[in-house]
This record gives sequence, structure tokens and C-alpha cells, in this order.
Amino acid sequence: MRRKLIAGNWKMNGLLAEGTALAEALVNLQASNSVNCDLLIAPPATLISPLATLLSGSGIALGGQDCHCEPKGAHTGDISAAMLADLGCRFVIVGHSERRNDHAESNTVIRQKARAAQAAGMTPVICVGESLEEREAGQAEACVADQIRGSLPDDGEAVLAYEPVWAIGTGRSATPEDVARMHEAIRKVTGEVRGADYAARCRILYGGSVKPANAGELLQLLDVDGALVGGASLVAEDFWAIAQACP
Ligand SMILES: O=C(CO)COP(=O)(O)O
Repeated sequence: MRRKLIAGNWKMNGLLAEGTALAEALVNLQASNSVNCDLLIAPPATLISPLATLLSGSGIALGGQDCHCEPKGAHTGDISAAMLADLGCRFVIVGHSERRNDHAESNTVIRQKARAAQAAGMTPVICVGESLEEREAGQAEACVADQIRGSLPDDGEAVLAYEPVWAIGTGRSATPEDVARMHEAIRKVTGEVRGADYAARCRILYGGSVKPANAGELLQLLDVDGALVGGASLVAEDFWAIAQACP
């Protein structure tokens, strides 16, 4: 049985005061309500240290939004997986479409980052997803399969996140039918790459305009093991309502 994971990707949002207030609000919500899922927040790197203190003992896990594939060295501006783990991160998002696009990250680099995360004792959350052009050309499943074959490490734990690029930050979520079909396809490819046992336990999250209004129907789909939430994770009540939608 795969326990659902609701993850908030804060992206490049949150100065110290608002970031800590948001985390405090989540800790308070968690103290007074139980949810049927694991919880993770991935704040900007500048907030990891203060949030590590704030979230300590809360049961809300902390994650990075990216890491470098090398353990250390001359990489100005980058952060190693060990640095994230050192501050208490248990997860790190790799291969988000915004990194694939803004920083021209390839599947090969993303796999190296995922391996670096595993080597530091963290679980990578590996993002995949097709562009609108790829979907309109009927290439969505082939594109996502290529991304999985290229970026999923050969061993070790990983979480996968299906985030169709056209659904991110647009308010336009994929339909439950599209999500169900794609998640089934992702589990099948994962089985081909890593074997049936691994595919059966691998968590596959959906991301792209998840909000309280659509979380319930997405999270009850058979192969949807949680959500990677952008915009709605910046509002404590909305993020909490999404977590509460886990059946
Ligand atoms: O990119 C996302 C999460 O990683 C999704 O962002 P939105 O929820 O804002 O569409």
C-alpha cells in the first residue's frame, strides 16, 4: 500500500518573515488536524535552515528544490545534496520543468542529480512531463517514457512526479482521465526499467494546478500517490485542504 505524499514546491517565493509564517501556520494546522498522507515542503534554499528548526518534530518533511550532481567543489551558486541533507532535508526535487527549461537540464544530468540525492541519504522527487506541443502531437506518453528511462536511477528509492508543462501555473489541470492514463503508463515504464516490485511501491505524484477544488478527484485515482503543489502550497489553508482530500 503506497501512502500518499502531498508536497509543496514553494519555488522562488518567500522572504524570511512570510516563509516562517507559512511554515508556522502549517505546523499549527497539523497539530490540530490529522491527514491521511505524508507531508513535504520544499522552500527556497534560503529558508531551509530556519524552517528546519521550525518543522523539527512536526512530522512535516523538508526538501530542496534542486541539487548539484557533484558532492562539492567549484560550482558557484550551486548547492550539493549533502548540504541539503545536512540541514535536515529528506527529499530533493530534481528535473522540474522550470529547471529543464531555465537551466537546460538534460535527463542525464537529472539522473546524476537523483543519484547524488540518494548518495546523500535523501529521496529524489524526479519530475517529468510533456509540453503542450508534445501533447498536441500525440507524443505525451512517449515523451514522458523517454524522460523516465533517461532520468530514473537504476537502483535506490525515488518518487516520480508527473507535471504536464501546460498545466503548471496555468490554472488548467489535466483531466482525471488524462492523469489516470498517464500515471498508469508511468508505472508500466517504471516496471520495465526497474522491475514490477519497484514499480508497485514507487510513489507517482501529479502536479499542475492542483487546488482544493480538484484535489479530491485527482487523489482518488488508482495510480496517483499524491500531489506536487505549486501556487496553492503558498496558502496554508489551501495546502491543508489538499492534504485533507487524501482518501
Ligand atoms: O510546478 C508545480 C509544482 O512543482 C505546479 O505548480 P502549480 O501548482 O502552481 O501549477
